Amino acid sequence: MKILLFGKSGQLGWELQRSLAPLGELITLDRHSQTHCGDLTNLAGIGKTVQDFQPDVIVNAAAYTAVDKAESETELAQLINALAPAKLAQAAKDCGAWLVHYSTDYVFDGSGDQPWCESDLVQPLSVYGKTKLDGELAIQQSSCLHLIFRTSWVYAARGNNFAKTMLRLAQEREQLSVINDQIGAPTGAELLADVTAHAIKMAIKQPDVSGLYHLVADGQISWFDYAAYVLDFARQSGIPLKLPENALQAISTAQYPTPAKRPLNSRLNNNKLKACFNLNLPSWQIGLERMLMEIHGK
Ligand SMILES: NC(=O)C1=CN([C@@H]2O[C@H](COP(=O)(O)OP(=O)(O)OC[C@H]3O[C@@H](n4cnc5c(N)ncnc54)[C@H](OP(=O)(O)O)[C@@H]3O)[C@@H](O)[C@H]2O)C=CC1
Ligand SMILES: Cc1cn([C@H]2C[C@H](O)[C@@H](COP(=O)(O)OP(=O)(O)O[C@H]3O[C@@H](C)C(=O)[C@@H](O)[C@H]3O)O2)c(=O)[nH]c1=O
Ligand SMILES: [Mg+2]
Repeated sequence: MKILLFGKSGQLGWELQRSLAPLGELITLDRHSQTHCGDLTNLAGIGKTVQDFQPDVIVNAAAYTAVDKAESETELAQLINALAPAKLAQAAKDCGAWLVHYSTDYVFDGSGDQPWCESDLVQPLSVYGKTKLDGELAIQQSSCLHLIFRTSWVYAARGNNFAKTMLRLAQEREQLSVINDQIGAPTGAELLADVTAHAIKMAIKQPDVSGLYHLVADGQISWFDYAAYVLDFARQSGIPLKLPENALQAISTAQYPTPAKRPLNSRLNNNKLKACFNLNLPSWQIGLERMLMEIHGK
């Protein structure tokens, strides 16, 4: 099997380099790759890359993920998150390849308190969410064989994420306020990459699994409780923090204005994925503790 990975240097791309390697011949690209185009703003270039390699599977881990910045860089976000996946889907269709792609909880409006299912109404609140939804739709409309995994709140030892931001801010500041009314599941890039490898192995033998799946760690938490968990773990690990104990302040979304609006209810229901791929999804604490131990050098 020949696998072509775009976005090899992001949180998820880095873990996919590890998890996809045993499946076959793996070619990995990022936007800086010299020999072949891995820059998603170059639609003709990525089309040619796929044509040249004739892969069995294309995995796209590249995306425009700066949620607030997307509000003012709409065209660039649309190009990377919607037009490029559309191009990859067309190229996949042309060579009979599978396209594996990732999307987000931010396609939902965050109403209610139940975990969202794949069939629920999508209604993004932000430019990022809208461009990611457009990417999903373009892939589905291309009718290429595809796996789209919607996930949430991704973290990894390598790269930037909320957990690492909280650690940094708590080392720099004596005050820190975090939103307590947005609820979701922190999901490790390791888990996403491992599930992706498992799903690809199954999909190539069973094309009827082609479709959209929610894929998050088990459980749910607010950003505030997530931050508290990360900082407690750091204190227990002997990491010196400037932020005094009990100084982390819970605030509401209304008290933390941002350019992009984010969903209050980011819970995703994993049942379809678990049933179709015969998988168990571990709780968010398991992967998070591994990541924290790794970055604290324990
Ligand atoms: N991070 C999160 O919390 C969540 C992510 N997702 C989705 O999961 C997937 C993986 O995200 P994650 O790994 O966390 O994100 P990262 O931001 O860590 O990685 C995205 C990668 O895409 C690259 N990229 C950006 N623009 C281009 C371009 N024009 N051409 C090629 N590569 C480009 C970035 O490169 P560079 O660093 O050079 O800009 C970066 O390496 C994405 O589809 C994302 O939308 C879904 C839910 C939550
Ligand atoms: C830094 C900071 C953030 N927050 C809030 C803002 C926001 O609601 C929440 C998380 O902040 P972030 O900047 O990490 O949020 P954000 O970048 O929007 O995270 C999202 O990224 C994209 C790519 C996704 O697809 C989503 O699943 C989600 O992970 O915490 C605070 O309350 N206090 C703070 O000091
Ligand atoms: Mg962010």
